[in-house]
Amino acid sequence: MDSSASTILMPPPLELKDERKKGSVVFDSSKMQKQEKLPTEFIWPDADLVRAQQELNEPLIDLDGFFKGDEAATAHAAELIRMACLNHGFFQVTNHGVDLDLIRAAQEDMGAFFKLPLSRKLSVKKKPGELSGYSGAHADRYTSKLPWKETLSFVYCYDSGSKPMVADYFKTALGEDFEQIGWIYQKYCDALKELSLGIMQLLAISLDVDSSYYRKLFEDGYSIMRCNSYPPCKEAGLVMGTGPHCDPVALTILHQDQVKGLEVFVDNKWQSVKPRPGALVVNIGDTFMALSNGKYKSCIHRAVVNMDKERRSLTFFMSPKDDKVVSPPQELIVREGPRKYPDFKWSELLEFTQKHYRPNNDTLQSFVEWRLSSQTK
Ligand SMILES: C=C1C[C@]23C[C@H]1CC[C@H]2[C@]1(C)CCC[C@@](C)(C(=O)O)[C@H]1[C@@H]3C(=O)O
Ligand SMILES: O=C(O)CCC(=O)C(=O)O
Ligand SMILES: [Fe+2]
Repeated sequence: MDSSASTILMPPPLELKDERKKGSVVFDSSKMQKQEKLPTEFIWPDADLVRAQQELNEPLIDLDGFFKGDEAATAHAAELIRMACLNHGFFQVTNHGVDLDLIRAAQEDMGAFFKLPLSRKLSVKKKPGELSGYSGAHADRYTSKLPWKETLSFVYCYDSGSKPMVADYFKTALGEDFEQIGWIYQKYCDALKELSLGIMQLLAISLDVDSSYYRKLFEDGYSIMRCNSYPPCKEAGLVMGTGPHCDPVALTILHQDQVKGLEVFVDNKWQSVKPRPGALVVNIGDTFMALSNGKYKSCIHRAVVNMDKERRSLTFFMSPKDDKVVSPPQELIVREGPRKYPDFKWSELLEFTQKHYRPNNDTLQSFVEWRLSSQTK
């Protein structure tokens, strides 16, 4: 990522005024669960802790007909996507072309990493400004409202061709004993790439624009792939696994285990996303909201924690190449009216979320205003 933006000053996010130091908390999941007193850094404001009382009514979309080129099935899938994206941006897909045994292996193999001793996990600790590596509660990035989770992130480039960059990452970073697992995630990312590009075609069809417009934008893009582990917590009602936010990326494809936890804020209330074995949860992010000129909604969501059971999820965050300009198709502007957001490069929004602003429910608008103020200085 370009470091020049780091010279642009901006008012520090609230937590930076806090006298506590970043990195003063070590999230050792094996010990945290036994701890008598919950460190205050993990306690969230009451306003964030309201529980979900119902399930989201998102569509379950069968992609079989779309992948077989059936026009009626494609039109039906696009219509279901349109209705969901006009409302909350979440839907689930089946017959998505990703082998169910591969999904099961990818979901289960997370345990081999998260069960490692903390010292081994810290040996691949995510460095500031890098996208790959291990993070414990983002304790080196934030000083309050720490998420009750461990994550392992790695990058998958859509145009990496025959170079197995994910398998290489696992073998290089974690050694021979993770080589086989690395190939599971390599194959998983290969499959999710095809699915994500197919969904980009369906999104274009749903917006009645050139069906290849978005697909072309992402063919040389990349994904930030992330394994999430949310350890159980006795005070589950006071902590948050992943706080309320909109994903800054274009599209997120998530697989969750059978422990409920993903919730979406729709019609002024939190609604839980039902785990469906073999289905994949899809949501559009801020970058696609901009690509749809604000017609489709990137929606606030969060992950809550369970008192007794660990919850794990796999998130595939689809992004355009860093220097790609995020701009909606002209035919949408002509038809739907004035631009809602200025053109921007994905690398600028990513840098904003990594160096200057903690993603929340207003990240894109805050980014647009921050960039404008930086340019007028
Ligand atoms: C571009 C990204 C930043 C985050 C990972 C990807 C897409 C989702 C973002 C995130 C998960 C939104 C909630 C806050 C966050 C800090 C987290 O909890 O991990 C975000 C990710 C990040 O900045 O690492
Ligand atoms: O783990 C989950 O269910 C959701 C996590 C999430 O929203 C994210 O990492 O962006
Ligand atoms: Fe998210």
